[in-house]
Amino acid sequence: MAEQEGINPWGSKSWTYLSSLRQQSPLIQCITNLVSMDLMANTLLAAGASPAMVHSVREIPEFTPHTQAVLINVGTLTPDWLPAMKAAAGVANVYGKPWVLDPAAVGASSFRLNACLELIELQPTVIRGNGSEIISLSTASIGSTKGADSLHESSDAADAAKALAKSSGSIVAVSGSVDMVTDGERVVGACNGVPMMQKITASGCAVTALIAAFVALDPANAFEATAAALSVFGLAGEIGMGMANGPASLRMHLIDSLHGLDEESVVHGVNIPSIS
Ligand SMILES: Nc1ncnc2c1ncn2[C@@H]1O[C@H](COP(=O)(O)OP(=O)(O)O)[C@@H](O)[C@H]1O
Ligand SMILES: Cc1ncsc1CCOP(=O)(O)O
Ligand SMILES: [Mg+2]
Repeated sequence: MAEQEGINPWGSKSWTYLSSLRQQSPLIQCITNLVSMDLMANTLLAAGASPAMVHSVREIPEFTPHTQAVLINVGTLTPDWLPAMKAAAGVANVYGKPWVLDPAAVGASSFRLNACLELIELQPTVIRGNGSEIISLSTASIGSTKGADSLHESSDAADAAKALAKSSGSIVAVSGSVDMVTDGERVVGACNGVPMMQKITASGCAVTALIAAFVALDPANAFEATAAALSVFGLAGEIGMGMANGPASLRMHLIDSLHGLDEESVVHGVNIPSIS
């Protein structure tokens, strides 16, 4: 990817991902919680991808091979859903497709924690959670919980994220005021977004699906694709916030803004400071 002198390379990189997404429209299989399905599917469509909420274990052997990436989110996990999640991750691995794990509310119970640890054995390409979720996973303990919301800032989870990336081999992303992405060695912080995005339920789930879509385009560079997806989503939130009166209208304007993002806004709006 060409880098112009004086211009933050993340801006043009992010635009390349977004414009490729619009051209290629990858099929993203989402096995996700009942709260997030609508926002997740609309986020993927607005960005240019093609979502499919296909979660029956009976359909996975036929359907998953056609997808370009799989998203697995345990937000409303029950014992009947886990076999489908494991089957989809397994098929993705066999067919060399990336898959992304969202450990939503992993600290809620030992059932959910153990399910996530079993899924991590199946080598997700990326794991994206909030600070509390990444700390729970990294320490394999449930501790105190606020369900799907975070008790921690993303910076509180910096060491946990690095340790989890090293132990799992996955790229780990922690969302918050700064979205942190690490492969265990490299770390970048994506600074786009507005605090009110936390007041839209499933905004975290939606950005994890967008990560799956970006990674589908460039599985060999999942670190870069993850940071770009987080920034692009945050930028859509910033632009949407300019038209919003509260969380409900932000939800609508964020989706509209994601759909309408142009090269100028992305190249100049993506805020991922280079770390020297
Ligand atoms: N304080 C904040 N300032 C700006 N953006 C934020 C802030 N907190 C969360 N976000 C953004 O909101 C989205 C959801 O993140 P988060 O609320 O951490 O996830 P979750 O819903 O899984 O807890 C992400 O795109 C993140 O960057
Ligand atoms: C409220 C809730 N409860 C279980 S899953 C879920 C949605 C959480 O979505 P997010 O973590 O993206 O805010
Ligand atoms: Mg949330």
